[in-house]
This record gives sequence, structure tokens and C-alpha cells, in this order.
Amino acid sequence: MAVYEATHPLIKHKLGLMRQHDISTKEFRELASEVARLLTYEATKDLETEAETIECWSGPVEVQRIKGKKITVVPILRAGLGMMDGVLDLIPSARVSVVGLYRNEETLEPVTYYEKMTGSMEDRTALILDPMLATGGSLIACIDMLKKSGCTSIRGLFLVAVPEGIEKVEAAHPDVDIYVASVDERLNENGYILPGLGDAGDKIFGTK
Ligand SMILES: O=P(O)(O)OC[C@H]1O[C@H](OP(=O)(O)OP(=O)(O)O)[C@H](O)[C@@H]1O
Ligand SMILES: O=c1cc[nH]c(=O)[nH]1
Ligand SMILES: [Mg+2]
Repeated sequence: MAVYEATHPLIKHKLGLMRQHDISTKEFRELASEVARLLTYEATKDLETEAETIECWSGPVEVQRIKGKKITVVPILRAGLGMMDGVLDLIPSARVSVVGLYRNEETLEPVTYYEKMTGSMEDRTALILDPMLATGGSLIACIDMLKKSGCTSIRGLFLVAVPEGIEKVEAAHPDVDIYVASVDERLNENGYILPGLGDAGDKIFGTK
């Protein structure tokens, strides 16, 4: 599993703004989308292209097109929806497959409550979207669902992750690559990332 941790100054700056304890819902939401857009640029930089000849104003010209079927983005409900607009800004014709998962607050185990994949999953690259990779349980459950649907090319985009969660995902799914704005220090006793962002879903949706 390749782990790409962002080094771009724009990503670092924006993530720093997101850590401010009294950030508004509006600001958090806007920044989540902006960082997701920047991560998309990195996460797609090695996509294969193929040559096609088109009619240009000056005559026939060979251009490059992204090879294969359209990408599917896979927001993990709820918080992953906060990254979707930013990603779709760069990949506007992507198909959207939705996975609903929440963590049981006591056991920290993922609970699945929704699944709607687009068609031809076996021919698409999937970009999973979730702001937080904590214990890794939710991501492993989502990858299990994607693989069950036939998907073989899977990448994940996260705002913040921790080493222990990454290790757990790597052990279960070594073929999946992840792109993360920051690998933070550790989890606290309640399974929250330190220093982290707090509860990303609550901040994006304005709940609590
Ligand atoms: O790596 P894990 O330990 O599984 O934790 C990460 C998950 O927890 C959060 O979702 P949450 O359960 O809070 O659901 P929500 O998006 O509806 O708030 C987060 O958005 C991830 O999906
Ligand atoms: O720190 C964390 C961990 C899981 N989910 C969150 O929203 N935040
Ligand atoms: Mg939450």
C-alpha cells in the first residue's frame, strides 16, 4: 500500500485553518472541499491516458484522454459528502457510489446502513472519500464492499489519518493506496484522532 502524505503548502495551510477549535460550519465545510480538490489532483496524477485523434481548428491532432471507464467516487456517509463537491470539481463526469457507515461509539466497530454502487464497478477506479481514517474499521468495511462489487482499482482520500489505522488497513488491503493531507499522531481513549479535527461529521453537518 502506498501512503501519500501531502506536502503542498496550500494543503498544509488549509488543514491548519481547519484545526482551529471555534471554526464555523461554513468555514469547515468550505475548507474540507478545497483540501479534497487539491488531494484529487495528487490522487489522479498517474491515471493512464490513451491517444485519440480529433479535428482541431488547424486540422487533425492527437490528444490524450483518460483511459477506461469513468471514475467512481465513493463518499462514506456522512462526513465523506463534505469532500465530494471538491472532488467532482475536478472530475465532473465521475459516477457516484454511496456507502453508509457509522462507528459504534462504544465498540468503535463500523456499522453498515447503506450501499448503492454504480454499474460496471469491475472496470472503474474508485476514489473513496472520508475526512477521517481513525481505527481503520470503516475504511476496511468500505473496501470489502467495493471488492465484493467487483472493483479492483481502489484509492482513498482522507484529510487526517493515524499510523495505527493505516497499518490495520494495509494488513487487510495492501493493494489500496491512500492520499492524506496529514498523518497525525495517535488516537485518544475514545478513538478520536489527536491532534485531529474533532468530529468531522458534526462539523460538516453542523450537528451537536
Ligand atoms: O477509522 P474509524 O475508526 O472507523 O473511524 C472513522 C470513521 O468515523 C467517522 O464517521 P462517523 O462514524 O462519525 O460517522 P458520520 O460520518 O456519520 O459522522 C469518519 O467519518 C469515518 O467514517
Ligand atoms: O477523530 C475522529 C475519529 C473518527 N471520526 C471523527 O470524526 N473524528
Ligand atoms: Mg461522526
